[in-house]
Amino acid sequence: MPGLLNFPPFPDDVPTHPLLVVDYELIKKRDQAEIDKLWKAATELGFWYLKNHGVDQEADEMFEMGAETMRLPLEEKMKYEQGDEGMSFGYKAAGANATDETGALDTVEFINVAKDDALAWPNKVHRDYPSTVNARMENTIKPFVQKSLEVNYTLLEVLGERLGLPKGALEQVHLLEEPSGSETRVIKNPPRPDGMPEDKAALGAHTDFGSLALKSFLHNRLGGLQVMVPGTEEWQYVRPIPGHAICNLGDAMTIFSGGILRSNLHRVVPPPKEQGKYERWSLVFFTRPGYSVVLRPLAEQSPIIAEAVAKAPPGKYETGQTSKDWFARRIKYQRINNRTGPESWRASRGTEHKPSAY
Ligand SMILES: O=C(O)CCC(=O)C(=O)O
Ligand SMILES: [Fe+2]
Repeated sequence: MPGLLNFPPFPDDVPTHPLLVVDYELIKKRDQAEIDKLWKAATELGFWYLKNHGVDQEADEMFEMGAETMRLPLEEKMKYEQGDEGMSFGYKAAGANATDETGALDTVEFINVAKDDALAWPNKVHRDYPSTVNARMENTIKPFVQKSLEVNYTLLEVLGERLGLPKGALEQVHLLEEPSGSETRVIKNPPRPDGMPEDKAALGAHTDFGSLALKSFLHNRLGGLQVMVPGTEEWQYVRPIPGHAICNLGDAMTIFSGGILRSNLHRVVPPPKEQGKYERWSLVFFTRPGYSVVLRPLAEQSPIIAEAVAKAPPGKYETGQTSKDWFARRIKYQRINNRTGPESWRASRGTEHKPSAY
């Protein structure tokens, strides 16, 4: 059960990349220096810590929901599996996804709950969920989703302004009422078995599909998230810091901004050193664009984005896909059941530019 264990500290002798710390309270007050810091983080690495976000209580309850769900018999969980057609909502068993083009299997299991199902509860928008999810939909999941959305929309508004977009432009492509791939996820990774390499991918290298993800780790004690810093070839851990969520931008924001904002490659490995003996739990809220939104730069609405697009190779950020199709494609082709060869992995890729990813 998460929370009851006294974990060993995150080790000091593993490669670790410091992230900028953004204070959400200051962002809400539109503090200029804090916005400058957010902008630097969003354009250079696309990852930052967020403190004073105010979702700790809701996050703890979400971890309880996740633990209750993972304790269900596998057979019961499998009734709510994502399926092979590119739907993300529902349960994903360990080993259902590839982690690279050789078809190595992932070790994480997770439960994804659509923001639309949580907000519409007890009505259904996308699908049914296990009893443990239903039981907490009203009092745990909905409040967590609402608070996460508030934080994410605030960050989007601030980034939109800096991108030179008219007020509400980013909100328009993330309309609360429009069905979307926005979802919350609780992830469990088992302790690292003896003999498993420390760098075995539990969740393969990827860029996030949507716009913004708010990550939060159990008690912020166990590491395992790694980033590939631009210009380097080595994976580096992101150190968990108590009370600090980790935010990162997804592909949609890179595309909307004509490449100004960064969606960085990351992955999950077992927690390092002694921490590897423990289960790792993580919690994410993903904000994604409305299903009907075509993923392309918002250049007509911002001279800053128009200038970035003019400097990029022609058509680079014209995906020709709606957010719904982009998202379904990426989910579908990482499923091991859909794998025909390395081309399947490549078909699941996004804006990442690692040569090995293509
Ligand atoms: O568990 C984590 O730290 C990150 C998970 C992640 O990157 C994802 O689910 O997209
Ligand atoms: Fe991710």
